[in-house]
Amino acid sequence: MGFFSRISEGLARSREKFTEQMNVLLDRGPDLDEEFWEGLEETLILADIGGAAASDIVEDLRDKATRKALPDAYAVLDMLNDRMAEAFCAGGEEVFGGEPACVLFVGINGAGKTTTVGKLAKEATDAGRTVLLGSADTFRAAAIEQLEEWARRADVEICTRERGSDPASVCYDTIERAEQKNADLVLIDTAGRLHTSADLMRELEKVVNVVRKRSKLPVYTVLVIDATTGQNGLAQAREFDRALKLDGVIVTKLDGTAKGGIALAVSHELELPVLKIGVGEGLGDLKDFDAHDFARAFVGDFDERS
Ligand SMILES: Nc1nc2c(ncn2[C@@H]2O[C@H](COP(=O)(O)OP(=O)(O)OP(=O)(O)O)[C@@H](O)[C@H]2O)c(=O)[nH]1
Repeated sequence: MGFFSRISEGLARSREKFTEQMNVLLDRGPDLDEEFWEGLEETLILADIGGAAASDIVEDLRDKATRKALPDAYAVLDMLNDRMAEAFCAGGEEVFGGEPACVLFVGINGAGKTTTVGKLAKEATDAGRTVLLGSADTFRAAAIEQLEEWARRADVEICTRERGSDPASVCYDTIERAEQKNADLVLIDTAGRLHTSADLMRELEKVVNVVRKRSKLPVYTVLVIDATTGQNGLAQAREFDRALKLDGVIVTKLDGTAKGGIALAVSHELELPVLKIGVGEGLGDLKDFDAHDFARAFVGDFDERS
C-alpha cells in the first residue's frame, strides 16, 4: 500500500466524522453567510483541532473568501486542506532526520512510548545507523521486557537495570555505553506518568536534566500522545512542555479514533512540530509526518461529497 493510502486509511475514522459534520453544514446550502462561518468553526472544533487553530483557520479563510470573491462554500472548502496544513507548527527535522541524536520519550501511561521506540530502532538500524536503546522505565517490569523484545527484533543493544532502579542511573549507563560504541542514535524510553502528578513530573525533570548535562549528542525530548485521549492531549502537552521544554510530539493510535484533529490542536497551540504519527501496531505503522498529507487525509475530497 502506498504511503498516502496508509495515512489515509489510518485517518479514516477522523475523516468520516469530519465529513458527516461538514455535510450537515453543507445541507443548509453553500451560501457564504454568517451561519456558514460559525458552522465551519464549530465543525473544526468538534473535529478536535482546538479552539485556537479553528478560529485562526476560519478567520484566514474568511479573509481570503472576501479578497478573492469566492462564490460559495465549496470554493472555501477547496482551500481548507492547505490552510489546515499551514496551521501545523513546522520544523523538528533534526530529531529523526539522520543526524546524531539522543532522544527521550515521555508521556502518560500507555501512550505508545515503548512501541514507538521499538519501531524507530528498527527503522534506524535498517537505515544503517548505530542505535542504542535505554530503558529508563524501571517502574513497569513488563516495559523493560517489552523493550528488550523490540531490541532483539531490531538487533540493537539495550541498557537496562532491574525494576525499581533509579531511572537517572540507567540514563548515565546508556550515555556512557553510547559513547563507547559510537552510537549515533540513542533512544531512551521513560516510565509513563500522569501530567498531573507533581512528584512524578519532578522525577522526570531530573532524568531529562541528567541526559541533557551528560550527553555529547544533541538531546531532544519528545512527547508521545495517544490520539484516542482527544482534548486531554492538549493538557498533557501543556504540562509536559512546561516541565521539560519539549522538542516535538509523536501522535499514536490515529487508526483507532475519530479524534485525530488533536495532532493539529497540540502542534498549533503549543508550537510543537509533529515528528511522526502512529497509524497501527505493526512495525511499519509509524510514519513520517507531512502536514499536507495529514490535512488531505483528514479533510477528504469535497468534490466527491457535493
Ligand atoms: N492501534 C495502535 N496501537 C498502538 C499504536 N502505538 C502503540 N499502540 C499500542 O498501544 C499499547 C501501549 O503501547 P506501549 O508502547 O506499551 O505504551 P507505553 O507508553 O510505553 O506505556 P507505559 O510504559 O505504561 O507508559 C500497545 O498495545 C501498543 O501496541 C498505534 O499507532 N496504533
